[in-house]
Parts: sequence; structure tokens; C-alpha cells
Amino acid sequence: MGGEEGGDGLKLIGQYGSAFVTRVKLALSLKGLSYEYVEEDLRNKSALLLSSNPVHKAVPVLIHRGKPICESQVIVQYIDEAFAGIGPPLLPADPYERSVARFWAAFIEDKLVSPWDRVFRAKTEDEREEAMKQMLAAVDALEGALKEGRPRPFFGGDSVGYVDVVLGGAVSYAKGHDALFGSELIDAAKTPLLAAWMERFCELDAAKAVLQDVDRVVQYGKMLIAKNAAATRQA
Ligand SMILES: N[C@@H](CCC(=O)N[C@@H](CS)C(=O)NCC(=O)O)C(=O)O
Repeated sequence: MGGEEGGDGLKLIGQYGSAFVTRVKLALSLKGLSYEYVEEDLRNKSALLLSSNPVHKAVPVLIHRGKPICESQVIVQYIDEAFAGIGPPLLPADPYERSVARFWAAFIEDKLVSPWDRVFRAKTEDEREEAMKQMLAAVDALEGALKEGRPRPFFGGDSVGYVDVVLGGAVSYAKGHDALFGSELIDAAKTPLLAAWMERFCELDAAKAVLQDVDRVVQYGKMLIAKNAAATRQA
């Protein structure tokens, strides 16, 4: 890292607590790319963020040679394509395999990450429970995906790929789930393959270098829950 836009002409606008930003950090780390990191204060958004992502005004944004790329999954795919000759490929070369990877990435976004967000923002306990139920069903489906075909250490096969990165962005939150909500999300007794996947993923050097500290995301998560609860009381 260090230096203007880092040695590879890359600048990442991020925020420590964001699982979406962590996805991008994982992709950059797996590829061994250097970049400049800019931590964004989302309560007081910078001119750089607003001009780079005027549509969503959200992180992550990756700036490559002055051009902004927005949306974590789009960014991860961009990194894979723009730096195709560097580090391991994330998406498979075979079009069918690529479609399967994109299917699971979309599934993770819609059926796991989206209810996860609602769990933090729920206005009532019923709402939180309902979203939690949807997350547990998604976790079961991911266990099923790992069970399909030959046994393999990662969703990407023998090495990490696109789906691992998309899910991997959230592992610190998965690990902090019990501390935040009083129950495990990925429970070795119920989803042993997924639990083993998570441990294996966290042991990768490229992941260790960028995954968020679990205690810190728990603190951040508690702050989010409290902030949303206060907003609900005021409404
Ligand atoms: N779909 C987007 C989601 C990004 C997102 O929701 N980012 C949050 C931080 S986790 C954000 O910047 N929100 C803007 C805000 O809080 O105003 C992606 O995949 O990049």
C-alpha cells in the first residue's frame, strides 16, 4: 500500500465495518495488488466519495487510474478481469461454471446479506426473528451447495474463488453473530461443511491480512442496532 493510488494505480474508498468493502479488500489481497486505502466517514461523506459514486453515495468505490468503479460485486469482477494475469483467477474460465458462481453470489446477496441487514435494522423483535429465519434457510442452502459434487475445500473448488470472496466479506460478522444476537449463524453441528469452510477461509494469509477484527465488528454492530432502535423510538 502507500503512495498515491498505490503501486498498482488503485485507491479504495471504504469503511472498516462494511462487509462489502471487505469483499474488495479480499479480492485485492488474493491478487496481491497494492492500493491506497481511504477510510470514509459515512456521516460526513467526502467530496471524493460523492463525486465517485453519485448514484448510491456508498462504499466501496475502487478508483483505478482515476476512474471509479462502484458496487462490491462489480468491483470484484473488475479486479479479476483488469488484473487477469496477476494472482489466481476468481471466476472460472468455463462459461457454465461462471454462471454457477454468479448464481450463488446473487443468492448470497439476496437471501443472506439482505435479511442480515434487516436483522440490524429491525423495528420489532418479530421482524428480527423473521429476517433471522431467512438467513438460517440461506445458510442451509449454502451447506447444500458445498455438499454438491465432489468434496472441495472452497466454493471455488481447490482454491478460493468469486463466491468465497462474496461470502468471505461477511465472515467476521458471522463469527460475531452469537455475541450480537445470542445464537450462532454458522453452527458446526448444523452446517459442518460451511463451518469448516469458514475456518479454512479465515486461515488463508490473504484473508488474515484484511478480515475485520471480530470484537470490533461486534462493537460496530451493537452501535448500529442501538442507533436504529433510537431512531425507531423517535419515529
Ligand atoms: N450493494 C452495495 C452495498 C454497499 C453499501 O451498502 N455500503 C454501505 C456501507 S456497508 C454504505 O456506504 N452506505 C451508505 C450510507 O450509509 O449512507 C455494494 O455491494 O457495494
